[in-house]
Amino acid sequence: MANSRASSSESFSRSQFESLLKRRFFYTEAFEVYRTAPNYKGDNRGLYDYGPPGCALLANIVNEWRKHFVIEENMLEVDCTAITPEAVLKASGHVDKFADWMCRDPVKGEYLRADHLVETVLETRLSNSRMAGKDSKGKLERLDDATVGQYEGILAKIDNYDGPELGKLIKDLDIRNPNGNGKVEHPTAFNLMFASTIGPSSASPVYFRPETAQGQFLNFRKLLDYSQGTMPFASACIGKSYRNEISPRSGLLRVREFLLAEIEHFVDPESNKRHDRFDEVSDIKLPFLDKETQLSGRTDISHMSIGKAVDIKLVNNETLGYFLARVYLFLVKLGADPGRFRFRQHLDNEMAHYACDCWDAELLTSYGWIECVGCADRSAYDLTVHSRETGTPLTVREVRATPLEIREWRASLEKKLVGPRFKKDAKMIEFAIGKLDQDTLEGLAKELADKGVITIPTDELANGATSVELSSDICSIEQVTRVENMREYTPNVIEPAFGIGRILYCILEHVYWNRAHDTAREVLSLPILVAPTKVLLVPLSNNASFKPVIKSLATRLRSLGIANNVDSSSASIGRRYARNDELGTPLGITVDFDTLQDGSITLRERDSTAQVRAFEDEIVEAVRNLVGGSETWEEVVRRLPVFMGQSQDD
Ligand SMILES: Nc1ncnc2c1ncn2[C@@H]1O[C@H](COP(=O)(O)OP(=O)(O)OP(=O)(O)O)[C@@H](O)[C@H]1O
Repeated sequence: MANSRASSSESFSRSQFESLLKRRFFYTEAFEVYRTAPNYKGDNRGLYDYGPPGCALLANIVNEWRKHFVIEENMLEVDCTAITPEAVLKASGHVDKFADWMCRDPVKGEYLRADHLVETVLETRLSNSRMAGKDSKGKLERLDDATVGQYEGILAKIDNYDGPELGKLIKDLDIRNPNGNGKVEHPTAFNLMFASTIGPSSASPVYFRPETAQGQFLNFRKLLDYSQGTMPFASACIGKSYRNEISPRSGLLRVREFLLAEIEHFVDPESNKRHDRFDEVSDIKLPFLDKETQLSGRTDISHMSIGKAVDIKLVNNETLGYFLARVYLFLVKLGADPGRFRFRQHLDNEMAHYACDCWDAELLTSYGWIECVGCADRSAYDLTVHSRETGTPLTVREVRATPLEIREWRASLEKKLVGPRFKKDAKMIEFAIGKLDQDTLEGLAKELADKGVITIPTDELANGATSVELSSDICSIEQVTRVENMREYTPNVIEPAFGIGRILYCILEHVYWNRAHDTAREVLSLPILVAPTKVLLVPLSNNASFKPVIKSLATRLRSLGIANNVDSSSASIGRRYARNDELGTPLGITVDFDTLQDGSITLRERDSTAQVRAFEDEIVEAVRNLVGGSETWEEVVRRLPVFMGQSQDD
C-alpha cells in the first residue's frame, strides 16, 4: 500500500532524514567549501544557510506567524537594529547575566556546556544500563535501582542547577568529556553575546542583540502614542538574533545566528493580567509539565483546558494562558504533532533573570524535547530598568477616578550651593539623587539626621570618584504628601518568543515518514499552508505538444499566487512525484495525451497518492480551494471523478 503512513517515531532514521534535507537543499552548513581551504581556522559550527525549499518554508512560516499573531491581534510590528549599544544591554542585565556554564577539557582543549555534559553522560549511562542485559560481551555496566532513580531525578531538573551545583555533580559522579574520557575543569560562566565596537575609534562598545525584545521596550513610548494610549497592546518584531553558543550541536536546533520572532504584550498589572479574548480559547486542552512534577523527578504530562489551568493558578494569568493556547494552535497548524507536544514550566533557577513565570512550548524529536517557543512573564523588569537608566519614564499615565494621596520620601538639593560647589558634576549628582528608590531614601534620611552627612553612588565624576558626600546644608530628605490625579504605572510584559529555525526543523521531523511498501520512498507531509511549492506540474513526457499546456497552467496558477514548479525531466512520472514528496509538495498535476484530446488533467494528492481527473477549470478551482483552505482533499474526492487509471506511484 503506497499510502499507508508508518508514523511511529521508532522507525525514524535520523541519518536518512537528514540526508534528505541535505540532498533537497533545505539547509546547509555555511561556508562549507572553506573546510577544504589550506590553513582555514574558522569555526563554522552553528552557522547555517537555507537553500530554496528551506527559504520558501521559512518565509511561509513567518508569513503565517504574521497572520496568526500580528494581524489577528492588531499587534504593532517594529523592525529594530541588531547592533545594540553596551549601555542598553548593561541596563537589561544581559552584560552581567546572559551566560551559560562552561567546562574546559584541558587535554582536548574543548569547551563543553556544563548542563549538556551532565545530561549527555547520564543519559548514556542509563541507556547502557538498559542495554546491559542484551550485551553478550558484558561490557556495558548495569546500574542499581537507586542509581537509576538518582540519575533520572537529576535529568528531570537539569535546568535548575547553577554552576557550582553542576561542578559538584561533575565531581561526585565522575563525569568526563565523552570525547576522550578526559576530566574537565570546574564550570565557569560564559557570556553568550557577540561583542564589537562602532566606528574607527573603537570607543563605543556594542553587542549583536541576543533577542529582539530590547528594541521593542525602548520604543515603548512611541508605540503607546501610536496606539493612542490604549492599553493593553502588543508589539512584535522579527529579526536575526545572535548567541555565541558554547558548543553548537544538533544542526538547526542550536545555532549562533537565528531568526527570532518575538511579541511583547504590554498589560496593566492591576488588571490581574486579564485578556479580552480568553474565553475564545479557554476550552482548548493543553499538555502541561509543571514545576512540581519536574522537581519530584517525574516528567509525566497532564492534559487540561487552559481555562482550568488559569483557574487553579497552574498558569499565572489569563494573558499568559491566552498566548499558550494561541502558540499551540499555531504550531499544530504548521504540522506539529499534538502527541509530541508539551508546555514545560521553568524551574526557579532556570528562569531568565528578567522573568517571573515561564512556560516553554516543546516538541519531541529524535534529539529529545526541544524548546521551540518560550512564553515568559517578564513583569515590569525591562521598562523599569531602562526608565531608571535614561530618566525617561517608560510608563502609562491615566486619569484616576478618585485622586490618591501618597506619603513619600523626597530628596532635594540647595540649588544655589550645588552649582558653585560641584561645578561640572552638578547635573550628574542631581541625576544620581533622582535614581534613589524609596527604601534607600528612608535610610538616607535617618543617616542625614544622625550624622549630618550622607554618601550616594554616582557615575564617574570629574575627579574619578563614583560617589559623593552631601552634607545637610546642601541636601535635605523629608517625607511629603503628594496628591495624584493621574495614575502612572509601568506595564507588565508577557512575551512569547519563537525561534523560527528550531520550529522549522522540529516540524520537518514531525511531518516526515516513509511509505510502508518502500522505506526508501520518503515523504514530508507539510501542510499546504507552509509547503514550499504547492503544485508540481508534470508532462507525461518531453513531447513538444505538452509544453504550451504546461506553460499556460503554470501562468494561470502563478496569477492566482500559487507557487508551482514544472518537472519536465526524463525521469518516470513516479520518480518525479517521489522527488517532490521529499520536498513536501502537496499536489501534482499530470498532463498526458488525453489532455490534448479532451482537455482533462489529473490531480494527485501527496499523502494518499490518490488522483482525480477533470477539466482544467475544475482542477484549477480545486487547487485554489485546497491552497486557500476552503476545501479539503476528501471533499475534492467526493466532488470530482476519481482517476481509476494505473497509479503512477507504483
Ligand atoms: N542557539 C539557538 N539556536 C536556535 N534557536 C534558539 C537558540 N537559542 C534560542 N533559540 C530560540 O529562541 C527562543 C527564545 O529564546 P530563549 O531565550 O527563551 O531560549 P533559551 O531558553 O535560552 O534556549 P536554550 O535553553 O535552549 O538555550 C527559543 O524558544 C528557541 O526557539
